[in-house]
Amino acid sequence: MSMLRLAAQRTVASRAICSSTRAVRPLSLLARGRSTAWNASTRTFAPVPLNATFRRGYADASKFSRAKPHMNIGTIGHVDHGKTTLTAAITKVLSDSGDAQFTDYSQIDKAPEEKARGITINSAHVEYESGSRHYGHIDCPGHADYIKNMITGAAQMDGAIIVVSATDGQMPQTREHLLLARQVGIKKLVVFINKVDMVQDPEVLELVDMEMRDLLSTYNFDGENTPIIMGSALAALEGRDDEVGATKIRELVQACDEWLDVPARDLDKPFLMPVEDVFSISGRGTVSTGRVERGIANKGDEVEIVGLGASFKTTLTGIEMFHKELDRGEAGDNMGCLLRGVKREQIKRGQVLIAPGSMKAVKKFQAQIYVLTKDEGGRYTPFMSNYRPQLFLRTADITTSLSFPEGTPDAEERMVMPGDNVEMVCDLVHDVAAEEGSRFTLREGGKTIGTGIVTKVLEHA
Ligand SMILES: Nc1nc2c(ncn2[C@@H]2O[C@H](COP(=O)(O)OP(=O)(O)OP(=O)(O)O)[C@@H](O)[C@H]2O)c(=O)[nH]1
Ligand SMILES: [Mg+2]
Repeated sequence: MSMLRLAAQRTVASRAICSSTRAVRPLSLLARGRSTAWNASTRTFAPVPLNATFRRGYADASKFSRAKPHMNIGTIGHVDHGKTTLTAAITKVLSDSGDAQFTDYSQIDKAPEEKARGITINSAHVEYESGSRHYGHIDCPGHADYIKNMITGAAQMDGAIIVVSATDGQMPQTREHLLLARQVGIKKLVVFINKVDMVQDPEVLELVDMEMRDLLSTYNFDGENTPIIMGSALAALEGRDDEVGATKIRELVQACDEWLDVPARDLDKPFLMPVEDVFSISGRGTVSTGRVERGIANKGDEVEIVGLGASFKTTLTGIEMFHKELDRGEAGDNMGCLLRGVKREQIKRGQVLIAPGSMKAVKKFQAQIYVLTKDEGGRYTPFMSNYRPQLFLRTADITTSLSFPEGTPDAEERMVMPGDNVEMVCDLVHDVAAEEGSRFTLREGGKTIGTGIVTKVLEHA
C-alpha cells in the first residue's frame, strides 16, 4: 500500500493546479447547447448560440422518445482520474453501434479555463443509450475547489460511476465524492478502475480493487457485490488496445444496466423541480433547467417558484429534454422549462418549481446532523453554538447558524465533536423550500463537515 500512497502523493505533487475558488456556473443540458448542438442531418455537433439552440428546439425538435426507461447517471471521483476521458470514451464506443453521438473530450471540457488548466470545472451533460435504457450522463469535476458543482451534478443522478486511477488508488475526493453521493441519495455505484494501461503489476490492481470495496462498505454501499471494471478510458477513446479499451467500456455500460436500478419514480406526488440553471431566450422568455425530483408537469400547467425570497406563480409554456420537445415532464427527467412572463432575474439556482401550494419555504428548522471526522475529510476541532457553515440543500447553498434546541442544558458551553451525531437548530440567512426528511450537507472553507436531515420545521418564511 505504501507504494500506492507514494505514487499518489507524487502524482498530486506533480500536478500544477492553480487554486481558484471563483464560483462558476455549471453547464446544464441547455448550456451545453450554448456552443454546440447536434445536427441530425449532418450528424455533427455544430456551434450554435444558446438562444438559437433553444429556439431551434421549439422550431424543429423531434419528440423525446420514452421507448426506453430514462436514467440519470454520471462520473464522479478524484481530480485527474479520467472521468471526462471516460465520458467521451463511452459516447465513442456506443456511437459505433449508433446508440450515442460521439462527444469528444474538448466538447465536454470546453470552457477556456477548463482547456487551459486541463481540468473539469463545470459539470457537463451528455446522453447515450444502451440496449435497454436511455442515459443522461453528468460528468462532474473532481478538483476540490469545485465540489459545489459536483454536488449540484450528483444531486441529479440516480446512480453513478466512480472513477479511480489504478496509478493512484483512492484519494481524498474519491472518499469525499462517495460520501456526498450517499448524502444526495445515490444508492448504487459502479466502479471504473482507470489507467490500467499504466500499471503492469496485477497486485497493484488487486489492491485498488480491495480498497475500493472496503471504502464502498464504509460509506454504506454494497462493497462486496458492486461491479468493478478495470480498463483504460484513454485506450477506448483513442481506439486502441481493445481488451482494456472498448471491451471494458461495453462491460461498464452492461454493469450499469444490470447493477444500477432505475429508481421508482414518485409520479403520484406533487411536481417538484429544483432549479439548476437559468437562461433568458430573447423573444421567448426565461428557461430554467433541473431534474424533476417528483411528480409530473404538463405543458400549460401552473407552477409556483419557491425559495430565496421568491414565491410566485407562472405557467409552463414549454418543456424540453436533450433538445427534444415534450408535452410533459416527469420525475427523473432532466429538463428545461420555459416560463411565461418570468424575468431572468426573478429566478435562480436554489429555488424550486413546484405544483402550486405543495411546499413552503422555511427559514428555521431542527435537524439531525452527523459531524464528519477528520479522517472523513471533516473538521479537526469541535465547534460550538452559533457556528456558521454553508448549508447545501438540493441546488441551494445558504449560510446557516447552528445552535442547540431550546432547553438544552449548558448550551453556550456545549461543544460538538467531529464524529458526533447531534440534534441542532439551523437558522438560515435566506429561506429555502424544505420539509421534514429533506437532506442537506454542511460545508465550510472548501470542506464537507457534516450531513443532516430536517426533522422539524420551526419557522416558515
Ligand atoms: N494513460 C492513461 N491516461 C489516461 C487515461 N484516462 C485518462 N487519462 C489521462 O488522465 C488525464 C486526466 O484525465 P481527465 O479525463 O481530464 O480526468 P478527470 O477525472 O476528468 O479530471 P477532472 O475533471 O479535472 O477531475 C488526461 O491527461 C487523460 O488523457 C487512461 O486510461 N490511461
Ligand atoms: Mg473531468
